[in-house]
Amino acid sequence: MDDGSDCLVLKIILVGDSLVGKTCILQRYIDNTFDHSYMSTIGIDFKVKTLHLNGRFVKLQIWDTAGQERFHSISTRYFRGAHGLLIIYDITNALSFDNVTGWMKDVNANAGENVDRVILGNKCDLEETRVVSKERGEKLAWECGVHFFETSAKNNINIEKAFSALVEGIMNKSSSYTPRTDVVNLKKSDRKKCCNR
Ligand SMILES: Nc1nc2c(ncn2[C@@H]2O[C@H](COP(=O)(O)OP(=O)(O)OP(=O)(O)O)[C@@H](O)[C@H]2O)c(=O)[nH]1
Repeated sequence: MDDGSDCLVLKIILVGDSLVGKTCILQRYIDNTFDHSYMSTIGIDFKVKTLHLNGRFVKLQIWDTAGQERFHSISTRYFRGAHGLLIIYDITNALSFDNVTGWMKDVNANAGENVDRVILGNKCDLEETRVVSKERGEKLAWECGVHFFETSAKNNINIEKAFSALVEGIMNKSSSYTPRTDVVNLKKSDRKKCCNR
């Protein structure tokens, strides 16, 4: 086991509108750094992080997609084969929150309805300019049947927790890990139709 031969690879994808903080969240998680300057992601990028969980190595291949509309078809193409997605909005940008539903639909269409996902309301350090309440985020996540965290890549709030919740959700579906098609359905009875979960 310790020689890495039993290493599991999980494909994780960060999605959401442009400027919500996807690259910064990834940078915080991987390098524990934060950069104030903005450089738009062109197409797609990925980083790798290896965890040791319950006696086995888990390699996270984390894809940072471009939020700009012109890269939309490139980004969604990478959803295929994903084990989990972080769907991110910015608490100071109402449109980025409204667009979470659209991202959910894209995930359903390209990665499947049973793929694990967590919703993140990023930039929670910017309380003075908040326009999306925490309750709205929690309600949407509840309706979609997914975990929810408010995060700050800047102040390192809930970043580690968010990734842990996603990975645990994926791993808990089967102790030995099964392909996506074998993963059990979540209860969907009272979930909103748009989320299809
Ligand atoms: N205050 C604050 N600013 C943040 C936070 N996360 C990101 N930012 C800032 O928001 C801007 C956009 O961040 P990015 O991580 O590049 O956004 P993105 O979602 O990857 O953008 P695209 O590449 O266009 O899809 C940058 O100026 C960051 O410094 C945060 O938690 N708090």
